[in-house]
Amino acid sequence: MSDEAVKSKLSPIYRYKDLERHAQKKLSHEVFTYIQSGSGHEETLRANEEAFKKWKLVPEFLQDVSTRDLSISVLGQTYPSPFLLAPVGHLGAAHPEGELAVARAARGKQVPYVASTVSTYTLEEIADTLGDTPRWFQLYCSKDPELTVSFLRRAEKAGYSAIVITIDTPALGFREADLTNQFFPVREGYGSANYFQDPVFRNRLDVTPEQNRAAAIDELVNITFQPKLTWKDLAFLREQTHLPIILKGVLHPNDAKRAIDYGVDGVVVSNHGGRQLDGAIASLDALPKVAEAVNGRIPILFDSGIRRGPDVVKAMSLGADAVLIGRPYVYGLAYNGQAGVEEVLSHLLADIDTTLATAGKSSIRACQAPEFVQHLSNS
Ligand SMILES: Cc1cc2nc3c(=O)[nH]c(=O)nc-3n(C[C@H](O)[C@H](O)[C@H](O)COP(=O)(O)O)c2cc1C
Ligand SMILES: O=C(O)C(=O)c1ccccc1
Repeated sequence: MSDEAVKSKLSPIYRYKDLERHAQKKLSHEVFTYIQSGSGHEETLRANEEAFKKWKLVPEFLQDVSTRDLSISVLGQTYPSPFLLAPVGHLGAAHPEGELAVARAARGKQVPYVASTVSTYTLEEIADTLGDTPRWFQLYCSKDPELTVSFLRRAEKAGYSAIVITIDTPALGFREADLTNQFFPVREGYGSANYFQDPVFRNRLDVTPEQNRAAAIDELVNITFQPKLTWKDLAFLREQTHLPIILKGVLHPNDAKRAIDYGVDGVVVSNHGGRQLDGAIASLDALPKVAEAVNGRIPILFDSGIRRGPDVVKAMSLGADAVLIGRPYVYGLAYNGQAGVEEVLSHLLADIDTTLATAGKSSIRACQAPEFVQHLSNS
C-alpha cells in the first residue's frame, strides 16, 4: 500500500488522549517527553487542565442559532478562527516538515500562526508558506540587543503583523523529564535556523555555523535568554518597531497594568503550558483578575490547557478576546504532518461551532459575558 493509501486509512481522532497516544507512537521517548512534559512536579501542567473543570457554562436557549459566527477582532483585524496557533519551537523534532507543515495547515484553515523564535525553519520560510495567512512573530529577547532588532526587522519585512514578546522565560524552567533524558532541543540544533541565517548572529562567531556547528550552537545557547531584561528594555523595544507588541506570560494583574503603562498593545495570559514556573497559578485561574485590571483597554489572549471547544468558550467568557493552542496541534503534526494538523484544527473548529449551538449562542463574541460561566464554589 502506498503512503497515501495508508494515510487515508487512518481513522479520525477526536479525543485529546488518543491524539497524544498516536503522537507518542511516532516520536522517540525523548522528543515526546519534551513536548508533553511540564516543569518540576508538573503541578501547574495539571492545574491548567483542572482549572477548566471548576467553571461551568450556563446556557440560555431559544435564541436562533441557525448561523454561528466564530470570528474575532483583535488589534483592528478580524480573524475567522477564535484560536491562533501558539508559538512552539523546535517543530522539526516532531516532524521533518516542522513549521512548514503547520503553516500549510494554518493556511488551508485560515487559522493565524504565531511563529517561534526557536523554529526549525526560518521566519521567512514560514511566512512564504503561509502566503496571506495572518501571522505574528514570537520574540525571545536575546542577550544581544542588535540581534533582537535584526529579528524585528526581518519579521516586519516578512509580513508579520504583531510581535509577541515572551516574558516568562528569563531562564528555561526546571524540566525534570528533559534533564533526566538529557534532551535539549536547542543543543540538538532544532531551534537554530533564525539565528544561523542572521547576519548579526553570524558576526558574533569566529567561523561560520557551517564550518563549526558546535561552536555556533554553544553561542546560541549562551545568548538565547536574557535574564537581565526589565520593563525599561521594553521601552527600548517599543521604540524599535511600529508593529503592535503583545506580552506573553502575564499572570499577575500588576504585570497587565505595567504592560499598559509601557504602551504594550496586548497580553497573553499564559504560564507557557506549565513548562516554566512550576507551582504557578493555572492560567485560567489568573484570567479573571487580569481581565479586571485591564478593563477592556487592550486585548487579552489566553493559553495553557485549552483542549476542546468548551475550553475556548470558558476562556472567552472569563475575559479573553482570543485563545492560543499549543500541544494539540503539535501532536497532530507528530502523528500525521500537515494532514494531522488540519485534522486537529477542523475538529476544534467543529467543536467550537457545536459548543455555540448547544449553548444557545450565535457567535463567539456573544460568549464574552461573565454571566455565561459560573464557578463551582458559587453554585
Ligand atoms: C514543545 C513546546 C515548545 C514551546 N516553545 C515555545 C516557544 O518557543 N516560545 C514561546 O513563547 N512559547 C513556547 N511554548 C509555549 C506555547 O506557546 C504555549 O504557551 C503553550 O503550549 C500553551 O499550552 P498548551 O500546550 O497547554 O496549549 C512551547 C510549548 C511547547 C509544548
Ligand atoms: O520548550 C519550550 O517551552 C521553550 O519555549 C524553549 C525555548 C527555547 C529553548 C528551549 C525551550
